[in-house]
Amino acid sequence: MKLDHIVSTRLPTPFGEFAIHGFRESDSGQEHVVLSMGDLVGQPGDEPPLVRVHSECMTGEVFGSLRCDCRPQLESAMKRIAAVGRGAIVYMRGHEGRGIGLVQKLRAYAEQDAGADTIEANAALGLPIDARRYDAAACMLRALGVQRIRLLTNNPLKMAALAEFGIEVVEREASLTRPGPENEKYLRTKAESMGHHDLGHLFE
Ligand SMILES: Nc1nc2c(ncn2[C@@H]2O[C@H](COP(=O)(O)OP(=O)(O)OP(=O)(O)O)[C@@H](O)[C@H]2O)c(=O)[nH]1
Ligand SMILES: [Zn+2]
Repeated sequence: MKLDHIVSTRLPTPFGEFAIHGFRESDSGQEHVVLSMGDLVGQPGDEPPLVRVHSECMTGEVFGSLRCDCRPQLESAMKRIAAVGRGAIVYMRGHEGRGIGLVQKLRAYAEQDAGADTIEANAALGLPIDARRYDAAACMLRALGVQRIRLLTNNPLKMAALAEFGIEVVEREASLTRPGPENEKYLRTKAESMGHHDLGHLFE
């Protein structure tokens, strides 16, 4: 995987001022961004930075869809990083719909409205349950001088994938949001069929 770091500039947000770093994959031309706050490299003895590797979700993040919890997860990660003054959001474009793409995700939503759960919907369309790759995420972190992280996630596959590409996840911190009537089945499927950590507690 070859990926170029094209630019870094300021990104003021309601949660504080981040730096935003623009990257482009050489082969595919796929672009990604990393938001960072504080000194990611740190001093010897500093604890590793808090990192969220976040998959793009237009419906949730742009339009506020209640079918998932991507926007609250993203905002919560930005707030947590701002609160400690140090960390990064690695924002993965091309991960939309767990890698099947935006319009295929909308087709999966239509299947879900006909009764399927998240997994069954993809299967009914002949699509993979999760096609995301994390090599670009690992490359971007390394380009910013980050080798060891505390990862904000409930997804065990994401931790393993980053480790496989050379990023040491020294600790996992849960990324939990309050379930609502529209995303309860989606969160339950992650807890019960996809092995995501901690989500089960939301339904106790
Ligand atoms: N195929 C499909 N993708 C979905 C659906 N709902 C949300 N997504 C996508 O799922 C991605 C978010 O991934 P999740 O599996 O929810 O969470 P995760 O990133 O694996 O795990 P966490 O780090 O714990 O949040 C986004 O790209 C969404 O577009 C759905 O019903 N079907
Ligand atoms: Zn979403």
